[in-house]
Amino acid sequence: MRILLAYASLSGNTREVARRVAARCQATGHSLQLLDVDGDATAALAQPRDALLLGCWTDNAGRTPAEMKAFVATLRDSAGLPPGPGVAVFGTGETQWGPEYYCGAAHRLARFFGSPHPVLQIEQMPHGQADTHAIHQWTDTVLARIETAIHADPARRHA
Ligand SMILES: Cc1cc2nc3c(=O)[nH]c(=O)nc-3n(C[C@H](O)[C@H](O)[C@H](O)COP(=O)(O)O)c2cc1C
Repeated sequence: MRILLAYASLSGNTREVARRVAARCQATGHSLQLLDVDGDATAALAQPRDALLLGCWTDNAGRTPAEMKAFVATLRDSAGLPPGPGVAVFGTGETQWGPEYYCGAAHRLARFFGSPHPVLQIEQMPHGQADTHAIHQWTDTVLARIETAIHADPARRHA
């Protein structure tokens, strides 16, 4: 599949998860474009794609950071919002914010897009075998599910 992975990262945690997800996508034979939403998204959004992966840190009390909101608005105004089955979301956060707000932005984004896929949550910077396993398993799972959705309904391409 042709995948756009767009992420927002203030201090590098989500960037590291994004890089690991990107590496897994490429290792399993997919075409991957990695975009920091703080930059110019024009060229990336002009490319056709089958899947959109979104990675986001969480701002104050479960909020979506401004740079990710701006990217979503640009996406809506350029290509239009993709169908939910073509979108999967991951995030980093801190459990000390409590279960209601932990990785809240990732959950808000998943709800906004109507993504039916599981949300990957990583506590701060990924480390250790457990996080590596979780990242690989999430990536493999959501890509398989998105491919199934595309085959079931080819009109769902261009996430
Ligand atoms: C002002 C501020 C507010 C935060 N609020 C939350 C929050 O509500 N929920 C959460 O899970 N993490 C929260 N965090 C923690 C960050 O989301 C977390 O450290 C994340 O891994 C940062 O990712 P980044 O390094 O990609 O920027 C907050 C961090 C900051 C600086």
